Amino acid sequence: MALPNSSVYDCIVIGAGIQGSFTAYHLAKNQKRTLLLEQFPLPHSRGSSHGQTRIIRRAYSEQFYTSMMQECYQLWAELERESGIKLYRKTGLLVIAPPGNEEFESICRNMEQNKVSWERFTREQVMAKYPGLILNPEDVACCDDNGGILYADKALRAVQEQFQKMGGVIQDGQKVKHIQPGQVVTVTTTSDIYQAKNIVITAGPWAQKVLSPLGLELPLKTLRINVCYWKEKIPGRSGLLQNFPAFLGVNLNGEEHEVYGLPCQEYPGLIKICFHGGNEAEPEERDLQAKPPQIPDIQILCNFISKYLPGLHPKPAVIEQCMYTNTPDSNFILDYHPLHKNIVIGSGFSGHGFKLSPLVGKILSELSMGKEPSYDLTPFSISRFQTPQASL
Ligand SMILES: Cc1cc2nc3c(=O)[nH]c(=O)nc-3n(C[C@H](O)[C@H](O)[C@H](O)COP(=O)(O)OP(=O)(O)OC[C@H]3O[C@@H](n4cnc5c(N)ncnc54)[C@H](O)[C@@H]3O)c2cc1C
Ligand SMILES: O=C(O)[C@@H]1CCCC=N1
Repeated sequence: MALPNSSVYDCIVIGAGIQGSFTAYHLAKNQKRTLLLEQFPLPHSRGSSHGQTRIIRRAYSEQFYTSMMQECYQLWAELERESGIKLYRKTGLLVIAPPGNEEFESICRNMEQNKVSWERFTREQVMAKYPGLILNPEDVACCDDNGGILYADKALRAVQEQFQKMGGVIQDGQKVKHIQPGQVVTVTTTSDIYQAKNIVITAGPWAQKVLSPLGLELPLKTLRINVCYWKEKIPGRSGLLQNFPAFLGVNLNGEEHEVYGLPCQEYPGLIKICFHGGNEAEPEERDLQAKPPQIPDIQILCNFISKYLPGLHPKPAVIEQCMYTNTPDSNFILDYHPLHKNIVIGSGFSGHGFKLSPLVGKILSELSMGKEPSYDLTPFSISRFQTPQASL
């Protein structure tokens, strides 16, 4: 084991998923000497940020996300300019729901109040615009015109490269084993010891494992997500591959959960359609499927496909795995450690944090630099939970 590095970093960020990588990027933009630590050799597919695509949208039922997404679009465009890489494709984001659905109505209200470019569609308009998509006669729909997809793997690589270009240091293949809080925080990994004035913990599904020894228990649940890709019954026939939007189905088919889909991208000829949820699993045991699933996510998807997208085979052609880290209210955690002001936590992204990551990174960097955060962080505070806190 090496001796502690004599130079003390301004900040060490633990976890090089999309949230930690954007945090490190904003710190480096602010001339902070920053180290980004990652347990796996990069790139990897063990956490929450891998894969080729994610949905971007302002269509949210919570006004704070709709409002924050305005700046996110600007920050994504800034990263595109800096890296010279296209990261966003506008496809429109279609929201479909049963009539009288409260979440749907809040989404429409929010888009209107926040001056988002959007429109309501009749069932006939949806089916004419997107051949192959069959709505129930009473379903309602609207479109967030600038919704679309983000190229996730490319975005992660781009933000890490820009961070390094600004002088930031990445050490991958080093798992953080111990954090010693103090005015200067000492971080011990599997192969080295580092020191910093501040640390930010963005450990995704491993967050609780990193936080427990620091006396903090958060109500986080880690879920295994089945990422499903679907094939046309007759290649080229369904009409779905030509002009398919990103979509969000809210409480369709009498289900309490959401389903969402993205146009064909990662596998030619296959469309990605997923269940927004999953079964609890330890991140280390993600691929073992030890217990029978409590939520029949794939069956729910098969039922949805049969009804709404009958041109697709109602059995997935490919299933891959990813992880969510959920809070009870599905809102993020962006806050200081209650006992240590120089330890900042970004966690609980609850399966919808990718699109917001440029701003999450900016906010976490502001907290770490002791600046006033640019947004009201009340919805993201640790104090909203009844959290038992050990005093260490
Ligand atoms: C299938 C799926 C679909 C999604 N769809 C969307 C979408 O359409 N739109 C959207 O906006 N969001 C979406 N999300 C959510 C989004 O991808 C996540 O919110 C986001 O990737 C979370 O990033 P993270 O950095 O918090 O976590 P992660 O990517 O998991 O990063 C955490 C990192 O910390 C590292 N780490 C952990 N412990 C240690 C340690 N002790 N030492 C060193 N390193 C450590 C891990 O190895 C990991 O690399 C989706 C997520 C999934 C899984
Ligand atoms: O965050 C998103 O937009 C997607 C779609 C809805 C469910 C989760 N992720």
